[in-house]
Amino acid sequence: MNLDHLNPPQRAAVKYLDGPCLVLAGAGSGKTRVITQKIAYLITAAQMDARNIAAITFTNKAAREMNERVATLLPPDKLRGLTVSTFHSLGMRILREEAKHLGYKPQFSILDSGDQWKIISDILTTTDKQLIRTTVSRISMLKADRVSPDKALLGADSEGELHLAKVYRQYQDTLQAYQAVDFDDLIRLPVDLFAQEAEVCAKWQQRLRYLLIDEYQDTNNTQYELLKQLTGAAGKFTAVGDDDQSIYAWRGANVENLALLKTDFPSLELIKLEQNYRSVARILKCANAVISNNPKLFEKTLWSDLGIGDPIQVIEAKSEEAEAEMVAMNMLNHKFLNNTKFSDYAVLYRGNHQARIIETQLREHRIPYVMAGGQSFFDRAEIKDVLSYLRLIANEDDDPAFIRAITTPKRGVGNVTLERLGAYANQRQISLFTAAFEEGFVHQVQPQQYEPLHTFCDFINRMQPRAAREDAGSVLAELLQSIDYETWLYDSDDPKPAEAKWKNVQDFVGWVKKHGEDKGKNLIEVTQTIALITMLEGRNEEEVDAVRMSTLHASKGLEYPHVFLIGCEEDILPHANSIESGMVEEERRLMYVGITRAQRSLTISYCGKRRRAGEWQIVEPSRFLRELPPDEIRVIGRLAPDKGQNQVTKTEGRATLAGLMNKLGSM
Ligand SMILES: Nc1ncnc2c1ncn2[C@@H]1O[C@H](COP(=O)(O)OP(=O)(O)OP(=O)(O)O)[C@@H](O)[C@H]1O
Ligand SMILES: [Mg+2]
Repeated sequence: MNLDHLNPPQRAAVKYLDGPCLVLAGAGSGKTRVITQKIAYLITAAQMDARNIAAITFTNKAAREMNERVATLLPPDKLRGLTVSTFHSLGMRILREEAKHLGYKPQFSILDSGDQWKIISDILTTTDKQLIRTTVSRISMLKADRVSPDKALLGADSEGELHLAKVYRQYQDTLQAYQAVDFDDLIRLPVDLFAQEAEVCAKWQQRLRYLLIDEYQDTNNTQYELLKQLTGAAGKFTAVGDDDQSIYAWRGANVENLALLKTDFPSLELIKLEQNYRSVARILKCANAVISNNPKLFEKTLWSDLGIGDPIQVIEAKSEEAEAEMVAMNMLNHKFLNNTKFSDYAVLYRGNHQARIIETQLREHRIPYVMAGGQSFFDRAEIKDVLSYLRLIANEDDDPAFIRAITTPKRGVGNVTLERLGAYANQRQISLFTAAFEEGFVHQVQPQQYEPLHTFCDFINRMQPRAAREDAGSVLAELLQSIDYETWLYDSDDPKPAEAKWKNVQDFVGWVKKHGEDKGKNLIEVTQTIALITMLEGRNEEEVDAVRMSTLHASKGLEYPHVFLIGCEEDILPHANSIESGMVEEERRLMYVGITRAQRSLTISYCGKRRRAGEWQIVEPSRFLRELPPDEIRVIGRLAPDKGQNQVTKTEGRATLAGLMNKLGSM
């Protein structure tokens, strides 16, 4: 196999097969490229069967991209059976196959965050958002650390911890009753299973003989455990990562896992990459300067020979509106001068709420855009309605899906009947669906009340075998017709939104059809996949010529020729919560991730003031801006307020840009 388009250390990493291998290197140094090339190398030079290779990426999008890249290296028949997936979809696959060992049906449901929220809210009997949010996240942390409810109960050494452990216990019982798992269980359950059943573990070790893991710095303890179980003593794996890009500590990721590899696998081969192939030198200098303010786990240097590039622009805007307008105008201007495409630009931000104003401005200027990590297609009410049917058909014990489906459209089942059903199911510890068929319940309601409920359950029963057998797209289309969802949409909304919603539903049907056909999945399998996609991100963003909008977190691993990094202010980046809890280093890594997404130009902006709760407040530029090397940046505005050192550099550059700045100044 031709390895010419790799540099010597990359080549060494690709060819190393004697044992565990870790590639530790900064952003844009070709770590992901090592993984794709190594997949091809394993299949061709090492003559491994693609079925025995699994590459793990951090997001579905990254998995898709990796699949595409590998497909350019090898013909399809060589790639048959190759696994390229996230930890979570690998976990889902293991669970589906091994469900019986864990007391689950293979058609288990995957709860979305809305369902999870509702369950916790019911257990706590509260609607206090803050309380629910912390509880959800503390349970998730426990799961990431493989603490079972029993262990949590035993280990609790304060009232608060005891209470949490009890809630955790109840939550887990509820999930089991619903035959549902949450996001964390997708990893935790396989790990528990492998720990208990050596044979099952051995079977999977046999199947997945070589693992490749991208973005290794963001694995949590459970994921690390799964890696160790799957590779076993042989330790046949290649992990690539960058400790400076560890940005998921809040979700339990543990950068220490990088260092642990050396302890757990003493024969670990460590390979470093130093040449960056992504960014011009100025961008790299800025990235290196910012991250040098963090303590180092590993010493790394990064250089590129792509030219020096233009100075990084650091722009102060008067307000959020002015910042958004600056982005739109600057982008149009730059595009006009450089004859670029819209898809060459990305706008990156710390939090999703920052996107709205940018969106408005982009629309106003007729700039097409696609959003990553924002409200997902699958989160729309109409899609969730349809999904509730699919979930229920896949798993009739999924109570949250039952409630949504039976009330959308309303089918004459009254609230009183539903409450009785709920109470009965609760008392008998069975699902709503099962309860609906029990004599004990049937006697409690009048025949005319029972009739519509019975019709509904019967309908679900009839759909079940078909969903497992027939083509996913046509079963879904027929289902929609049977429930007459279109009429219901038009009855319950104004024509315009109803029309848009129906269009979404049709798009959805098209997607299910295509996905089912491409992957040879039935409706039940497609449903499980969707649940997973919903949690990880959104639908595929199509390859359209549009500006990419993304949170910093969701931009990991990606690259864009021209980047606008907005809202670089104290309390946003670094985020106020992180400042408070002493997590500024993680925020600095986020800044580093943002800067290193840019290939050729980078514009960083912040607002001088911002509206908070209706009041204008003066805001401080981010501390990270003062860490940028002064020689490499062009500041328009102030960097250090009130200290007499305001750097206001006149734009010596393009007249149009200067004009724009004047305009901003007068807003
Ligand atoms: N040896 C090489 N020669 C030419 N281009 C390369 C080489 N290695 C990587 N590249 C290119 O450099 C860019 C960055 O590579 P890649 O995305 O693999 O880096 P990375 O280390 O995974 O970055 P990140 O840390 O952001 O995930 C890509 O466009 C890739 O195609
Ligand atoms: Mg990468």
